[in-house]
Amino acid sequence: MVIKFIPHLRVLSPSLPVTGFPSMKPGRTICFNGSIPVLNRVFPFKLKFLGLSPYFNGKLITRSLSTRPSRPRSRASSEFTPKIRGDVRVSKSLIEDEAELSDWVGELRTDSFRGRLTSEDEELDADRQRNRVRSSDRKRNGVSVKWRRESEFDNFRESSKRETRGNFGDSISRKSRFSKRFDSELEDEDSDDDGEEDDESYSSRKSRGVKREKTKMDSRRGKRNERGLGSRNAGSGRRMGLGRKSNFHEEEDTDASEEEKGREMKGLENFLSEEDSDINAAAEDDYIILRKKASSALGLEKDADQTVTPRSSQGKSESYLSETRFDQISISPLSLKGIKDAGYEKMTVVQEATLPVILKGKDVLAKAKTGTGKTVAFLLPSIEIVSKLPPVDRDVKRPPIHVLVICPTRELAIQAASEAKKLLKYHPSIGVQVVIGGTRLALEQKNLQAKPCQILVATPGRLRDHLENTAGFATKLMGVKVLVLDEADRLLAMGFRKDIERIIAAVPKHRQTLLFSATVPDEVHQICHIALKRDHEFINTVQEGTEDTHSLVRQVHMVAPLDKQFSLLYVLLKEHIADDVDYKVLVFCTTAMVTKLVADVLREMNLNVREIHSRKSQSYRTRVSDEFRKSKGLILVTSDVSARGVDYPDVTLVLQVGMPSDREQYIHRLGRTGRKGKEGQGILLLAPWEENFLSCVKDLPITKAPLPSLDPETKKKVGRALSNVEMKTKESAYQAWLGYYNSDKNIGRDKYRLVELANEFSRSMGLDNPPAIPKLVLSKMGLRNIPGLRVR
Ligand SMILES: Nc1ncnc2c1ncn2[C@@H]1O[C@H](COP(=O)(O)OP(=O)(O)OP(=O)(O)O)[C@@H](O)[C@H]1O
Repeated sequence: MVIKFIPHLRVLSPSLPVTGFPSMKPGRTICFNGSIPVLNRVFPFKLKFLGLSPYFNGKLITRSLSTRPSRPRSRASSEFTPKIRGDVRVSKSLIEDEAELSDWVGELRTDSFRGRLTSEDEELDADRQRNRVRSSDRKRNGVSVKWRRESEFDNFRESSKRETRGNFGDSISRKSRFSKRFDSELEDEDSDDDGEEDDESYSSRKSRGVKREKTKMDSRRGKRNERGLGSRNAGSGRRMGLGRKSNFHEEEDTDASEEEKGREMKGLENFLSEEDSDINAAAEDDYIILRKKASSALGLEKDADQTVTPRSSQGKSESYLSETRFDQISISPLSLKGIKDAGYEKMTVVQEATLPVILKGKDVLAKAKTGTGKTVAFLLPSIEIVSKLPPVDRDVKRPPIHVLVICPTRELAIQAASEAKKLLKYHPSIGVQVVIGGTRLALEQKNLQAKPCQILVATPGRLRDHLENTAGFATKLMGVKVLVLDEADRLLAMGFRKDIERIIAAVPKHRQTLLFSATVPDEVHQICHIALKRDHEFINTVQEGTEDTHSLVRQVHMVAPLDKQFSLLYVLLKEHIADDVDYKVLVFCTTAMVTKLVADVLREMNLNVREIHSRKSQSYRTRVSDEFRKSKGLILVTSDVSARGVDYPDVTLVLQVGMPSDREQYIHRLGRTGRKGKEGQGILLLAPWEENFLSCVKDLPITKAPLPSLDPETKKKVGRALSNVEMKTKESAYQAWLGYYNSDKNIGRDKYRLVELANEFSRSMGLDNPPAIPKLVLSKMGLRNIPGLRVR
């Protein structure tokens, strides 16, 4: 039996008294539209968005982009190839585009080391320490939740009020006192709790944990089973992301074409060596309630007998905003100005919950629904921490990087750096830079050398590349005080694990680590010790008993054979477009090459389509991503490079074609709509043999929708479009499709059946004979000599 050491866990109180500021509820307009048959059948309640703040000016962007042919990724272009520098391995056109990107990235920095004003957080911190009431105040409710009545947050805000009245000058000595205490607090932490810890020390720690926690865990397990949580997860281990040794998708953005190529080849081997993870269910029950105000902020209300009822279930929407304004808390005036300029007034629930804990120096694992402001939640305190560090001497040859943010995709890294830039507007001495794959390493090296970079946002592969190839980079990383893993569950999954372990080994042991995601499967609790200290806090803002998805996002699934799916996709899109003139749709496909195929087909059918996936150059991806962000009336066909974190405002529909790789990916893809408390729609289109996937998401409110009828004209139109798509695209899509489903535990198990299904897919593309596949590829996939395959 594997017994996991239990960290401090926290959950926002669903039932403590609601006091304080009047809630700021967004205005809400409900608009029924009965004119469109299919979508209204699918989404009978056509709620329009809650109006919070307009994101864009409503202009229909008609600029067409040049879609350059996708660049084949060669071994030589791999960013994992340490000896070959980026400037050698990119094409001329790409270099030009990269210069554009580099200009943009260059704009992210600030230019001088001047000016430094801080708040007096060290006193505030001491106040919080003194006032903190610990386990004496805890009690349990009916679902095994430990309560902390004394609100840490109340103290924090009380102190903040004093702070904001205080004098922000004379801060240098306070700053250094703060940093000293900050450092020593970190030193006090259990020293073996870091990424360099080996298995042996982890085992011994686990056994210590057993002694301390065993009795509790046994009783928790009982309670957990009683309330139906014993199943651990709605889906099998296969579906839980972390259980997979590797995902066999081209588009998982590891910043390494080498690795991508490897995954294309290795689906089967990886599947065979998949870990069978044993999940310790007990940990989840060790909740500690953080503070009272969250109950209000989370949209919770108490009835007379103290039972908590979510407002959403009372017919109202849940709010992602808390009751607390940024100007009520202790952050530096410079950050406050940046926040104001960014248009943020109230903190979101996750920001309110995590900020005081992070500023106290604790490691944090935070879970909050998609689109609820997690980026600011980790950036703002990180900036505060940097702003309080003593200024670095201009003569220092390799100025330290203080905050390192890791994101799983390039788009997400660019977005996080852009958010940081907004918050840093009035911090002229703090620079942020981004290092991501697909751009010139040499250019990044030059920027790192020449411009301030206290905050670095990176994708894992490129960061490793810098560690191996950029002179002095390792020294700069030794200055890291805060390490952030955004989309932590993804980064800790097998596809990224080696890179992350290498990165953790390269930053100081005595640092603060922040893990954020909208999904925290049980396996993350099991393995987060590689990054987090043992006494880290788990802050969960998803209230007990509610789904990980937003209640205002209507979710349906449809089941249709492959030969109907192109037509169905077209009809569903047409219906949506007719229904909503401001449509903005994301169509998720299983692999990069299938994404290209679907985009080509829809384009041939005169829909306004863009595509984004790992086979496109980074400059193209950045351009398309920016265009989609600003546009209405556009469909973005995408692989999973857009699944996580990307903040496209006002997406009206997320359509997933084919089953996602796991439950988490479904939630993150769906989370591109319904952001910031708005309404959205999600359709999952499955083939009959993919229906098993639904068992992984059975706790989510996904209803089955009837299929819209397909007229012969549509079928003809689709047939014509398919015949216009290049043969090469179909061949690549077929091979990628085969690889994707081969890596699926259920479908890939029966190779004969797999090939039959692949050939059904081939026929759905209008091909009489399946495309031939190179022998080597087939043998890597474990598919040699399977009848129905054509070899070349
Ligand atoms: N306090 C705030 N008030 C209003 N808007 C905010 C606030 N904080 C962040 N936002 C905005 O909310 C949107 C969503 O934020 P963000 O992308 O950080 O969400 P997220 O929780 O990280 O989502 P995901 O799980 O998809 O990564 C962004 O447009 C961001 O600018």
